Amino acid sequence: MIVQIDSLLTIPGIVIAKDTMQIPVEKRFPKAIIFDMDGVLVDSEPYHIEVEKRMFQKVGVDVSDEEHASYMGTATDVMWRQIIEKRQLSHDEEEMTRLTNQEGIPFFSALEKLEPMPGLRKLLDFLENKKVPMAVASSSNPETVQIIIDKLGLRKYFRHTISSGSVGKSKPAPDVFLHAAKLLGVEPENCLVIEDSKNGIKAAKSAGMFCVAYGGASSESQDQGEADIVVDDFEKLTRLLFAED
Ligand SMILES: O=P(O)(O)OC[C@H]1O[C@@H](O)[C@H](O)[C@@H](O)[C@@H]1O
Repeated sequence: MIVQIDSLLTIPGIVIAKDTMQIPVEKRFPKAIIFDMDGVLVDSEPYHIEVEKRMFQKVGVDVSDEEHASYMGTATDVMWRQIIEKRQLSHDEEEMTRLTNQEGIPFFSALEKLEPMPGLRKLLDFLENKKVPMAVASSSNPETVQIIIDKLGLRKYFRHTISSGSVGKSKPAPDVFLHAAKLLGVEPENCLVIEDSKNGIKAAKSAGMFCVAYGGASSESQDQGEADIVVDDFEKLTRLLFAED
């Protein structure tokens, strides 16, 4: 089911229709919220794309933007497995993953500071005040997750910051979300996930969780149709999550 929030159908200068949908009452006031990292906490997908493009160039594989976008939200080893299989290359998946991390980790470490997505800190403060337990569940490797969370200055909000690399299969498999729910001590059906990628949304839905798709900065290439609701503004999401009516 997909619900567009406050979508304005317009012809230049004239609003034709305004469609404001709500989060179903039973899904408001969630018992726990699990955040995806890249593309939700921070607009970092362009950095991953840059690092991966450098790698494609180094090893001489031609990956179209469309194919590249299909790997968004999944772990680096899963991306390489698919690239290698598709082209029947002799490259070693583990070695390619190691080299990509070797390129990526110093790249992320060298970034001066990262800015959280607009309105995110307000949402996190609000959730913290309401004592809603929060975790991060990412397909990025464990070291990159820690680097990014620290550079964002958001560590204090999250009880757990989890990389799928340390818990089982990567998104689109549900493992990382189920693991996060377990750590938070909340049943999957009572967890709400905020995701941006098609692979991440699939993972959240396979975990049996309510999924909010964040239509933020770098999500244009992603089909978010499997999400329960699409929101492009965290302030709006705060209002919708805690609406009393
Ligand atoms: O699950 P997250 O936080 O969106 O992480 C996604 C990213 O994880 C990385 O490891 C991939 O190489 C990226 O291409 C991918 O988009």
